[in-house]
Amino acid sequence: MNILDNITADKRKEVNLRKGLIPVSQLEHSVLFERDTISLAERLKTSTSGIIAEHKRRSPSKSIINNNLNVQDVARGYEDAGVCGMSVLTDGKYFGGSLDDLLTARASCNLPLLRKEFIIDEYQIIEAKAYGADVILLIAAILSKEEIKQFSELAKSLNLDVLLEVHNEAELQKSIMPSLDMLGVNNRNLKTFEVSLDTSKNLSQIIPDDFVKVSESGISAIEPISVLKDYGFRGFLIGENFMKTENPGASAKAFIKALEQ
Ligand SMILES: O=P(O)(O)OC[C@@H](O)[C@@H](O)c1c[nH]c2ccccc12
Repeated sequence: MNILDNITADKRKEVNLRKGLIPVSQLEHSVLFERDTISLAERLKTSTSGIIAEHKRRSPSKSIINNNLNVQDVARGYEDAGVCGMSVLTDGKYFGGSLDDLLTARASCNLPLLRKEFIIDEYQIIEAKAYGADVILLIAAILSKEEIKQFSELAKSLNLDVLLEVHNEAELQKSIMPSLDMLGVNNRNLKTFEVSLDTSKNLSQIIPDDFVKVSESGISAIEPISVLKDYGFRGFLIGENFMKTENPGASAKAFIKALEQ
């Protein structure tokens, strides 16, 4: 078993528990409001920086990144920095996040919010909507082609955008379908935690141009971003590089300023 198998096994148990506590019918009632803002994909297309900034307390590869921050300050800081969107980890066991974090982020800023989660069940997509997300992540490494289709179509019917994450060519080939909005290449192998920006460069050539391309993980400097832009990437998902500092918003602001110079 690799870590991804452990995470998805835990996730199935967790989702079944939560389904018992809050039935879908009740979740659907708690959908707060329909938001009428520019989508993350649209923002990435017109932005010069293309930064999606993440709230991440810890990770299986790095253990604790930052435990001393509150989500409200981070969300406000990211918004003030001029990021295109915010990603909020909602997994508790491996990343120290929660659905409450998503709700707090929703109440604190107007940015498009990505629910960063290991989605293996439709229930989690309805939850994402109920807790204020605008975008869901689907990870090709843990889903079949049929699940990707079913989950992305459900998301679209709920007015949620879909970021589909791949790490290799086989995952990409099985995933290409019209119900996706953005294609993310994870530079980190979720099974070994190895990071290489070459993953983005190599896969970019075979991602059809009609998808907004996002490069995810391991980005900590501005130079690689200009290279990745030449490969067609419009979005850059950054977590640790901001979260490891005392003030992630200020770090994101300085980073974006440097990028735009
Ligand atoms: O902290 P980094 O290296 O900047 O990475 C952010 C983000 O890409 C990473 O957290 C991530 C990408 N895909 C995921 C899937 C699940 C959990 C986490 C992730």
